[in-house]
Amino acid sequence: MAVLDRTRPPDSGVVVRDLTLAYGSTVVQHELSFHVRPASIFVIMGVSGCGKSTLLRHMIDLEQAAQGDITFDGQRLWTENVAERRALQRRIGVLFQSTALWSSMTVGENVGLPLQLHTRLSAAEIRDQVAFKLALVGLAGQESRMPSELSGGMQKRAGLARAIALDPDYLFLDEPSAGLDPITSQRLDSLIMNLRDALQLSVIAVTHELPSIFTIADDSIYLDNESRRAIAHGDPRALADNAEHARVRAFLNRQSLDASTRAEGDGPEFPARSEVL
Ligand SMILES: Nc1ncnc2c1ncn2[C@@H]1O[C@H](COP(=O)(O)OP(=O)(O)OP(=O)(O)O)[C@@H](O)[C@H]1O
Repeated sequence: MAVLDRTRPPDSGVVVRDLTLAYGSTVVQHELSFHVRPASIFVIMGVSGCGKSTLLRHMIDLEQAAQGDITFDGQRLWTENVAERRALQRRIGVLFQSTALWSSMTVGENVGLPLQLHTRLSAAEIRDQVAFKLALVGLAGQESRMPSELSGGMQKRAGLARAIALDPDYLFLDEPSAGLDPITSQRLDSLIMNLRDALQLSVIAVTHELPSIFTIADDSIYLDNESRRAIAHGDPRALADNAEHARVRAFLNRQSLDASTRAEGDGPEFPARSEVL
């Protein structure tokens, strides 16, 4: 269960506490509290517009909330100590939905860029690191190719290699399987789980792709679009059957709420032919 234990604050992993997300006076989500365990995959799910990307943007420090707090292994993200904040940002890797690879740079240059910008490694050391990270994501020897020469799945892998270039402890994924066919998406899911295990990464993924959710999630939170609150936490496989809220069960069983509450054996509600003509 991911619900925050307020009596014994966990000192490891990512802790989100009473976080309210808003644009101006419009609240997107109220008082979110949850715990991402170290070396686990935590999925943020919910229907379009519920605030998944907004939450992710706050967790990677692109935005700061007026209310609430986020800590990584006990360290506050929104500290006023700039050096501490930068150091923490460096421990966070991000794969954006678009992959955000630079189209004018080779794959190797893309993966090496964070190392060039944020470390004092020599050119040879950077080359070694790039080769190692590309091998980890199944792209060994692809350094000199341009992003446009890669398939969608390979671009995601290259984006992942860049996201882990600085050996982060926390990896954020924004809709990782968006735009991929089911087989490529499945392979990406396996890679994400392998990276969690091999690098002991805490992975936080935003997605509404059910096959991915059921495959990769160790734990999850469901952001509700109507109440603007998190209305379910836990293993999505269990939530699909046992979630208290019908909207969560409907989402995880890919049903419309009407259909999920209709009696078993009822047919779908198509309008009568005469109503359509
Ligand atoms: N920069 C912004 N300014 C004002 N409102 C915004 C801004 N970005 C998002 N919103 C609004 O905040 C709400 C949540 O948006 P968000 O993109 O976080 O949802 P989401 O769950 O990620 O959706 P999707 O799955 O479609 O990407 C939406 O109502 C959206 O219109």
